[in-house]
Amino acid sequence: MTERAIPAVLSIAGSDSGGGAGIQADLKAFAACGVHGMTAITALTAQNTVGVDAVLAIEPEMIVAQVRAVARDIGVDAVKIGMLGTVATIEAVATALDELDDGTPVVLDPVMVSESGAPLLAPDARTALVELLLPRVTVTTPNVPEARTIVGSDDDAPELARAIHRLGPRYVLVTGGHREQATDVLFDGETTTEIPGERFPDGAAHGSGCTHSSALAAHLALGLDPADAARAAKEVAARAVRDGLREIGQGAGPVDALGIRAGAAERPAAR
Ligand SMILES: Nc1ncnc2c1ncn2[C@@H]1O[C@H](COP(=O)(O)OP(=O)(O)OP(=O)(O)O)[C@@H](O)[C@H]1O
Ligand SMILES: Cc1ncc(COP(=O)(O)O)c(N)n1
Repeated sequence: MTERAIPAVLSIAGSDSGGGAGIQADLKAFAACGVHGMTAITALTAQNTVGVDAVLAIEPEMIVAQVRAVARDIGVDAVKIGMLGTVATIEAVATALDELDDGTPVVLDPVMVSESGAPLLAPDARTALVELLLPRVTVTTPNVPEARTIVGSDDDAPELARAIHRLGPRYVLVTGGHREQATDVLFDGETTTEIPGERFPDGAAHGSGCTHSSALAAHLALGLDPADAARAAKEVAARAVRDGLREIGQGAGPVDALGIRAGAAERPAAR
């Protein structure tokens, strides 16, 4: 929570050269939510809407340096964590989190596979993610396949949320993009809350999880409690999927959190 009118929110995540997911989606979501966005890049991906051609992990010291630089000068009102990739990156992020003020809300989106099917977390890094990061985050936002991988079961969202809560995060929010009704499920250790919303089957969903977890971190920084922040994030993500830019690329188009299409329609024709 912050006293300032415009909170500053940090994304620790990978870069998607196609502009659909990762830090590019995070910065758009932060802007859409009215907060200042900052970044600590964990990996560069050479990526488009159909696949990931190459991944370059950023040196652990450089990841910590990015976090220190923004924390020292600007301050961090909330953190969103996305693509991590390797054990060394996870260790660096754990070190960096230790240096932030106690009580800084942290949202962890346990990114494992891209919408186009490319692996974004090494199999041997799953244990590090569970042991080093899950116990220290405010909210984790797995989708159903990610939650099943973490738990090692085929259960549905409510059971998965309860099982992941036992691993240490204060809240678990299983996202519904892969469920029939697109309902998100929040568990706080006692109560399970369903967060329903219209499903948009014809939307474009590349970057939906990144947009959702960033909007959640933004609303925590704005002072909402986790349940209200989860409802606000669901609205931002669902709208971004509904308005998604299906015409961008040959694969799954990027979400549109900023109303780019609506803005383009209002602009006078350039020629
Ligand atoms: N087709 C859809 N219609 C409405 N809401 C959606 C749709 N797809 C995803 N959402 C919403 O977007 C948010 C992100 O959920 P999702 O489960 O897609 O995350 P994800 O699978 O991690 O995303 P990504 O594949 O981009 O990492 C959730 O709030 C979810 O309910
Ligand atoms: C750098 C980066 N971070 C996250 C995702 C996941 O997003 P999606 O599942 O929509 O492809 C991605 N593709 N690339």
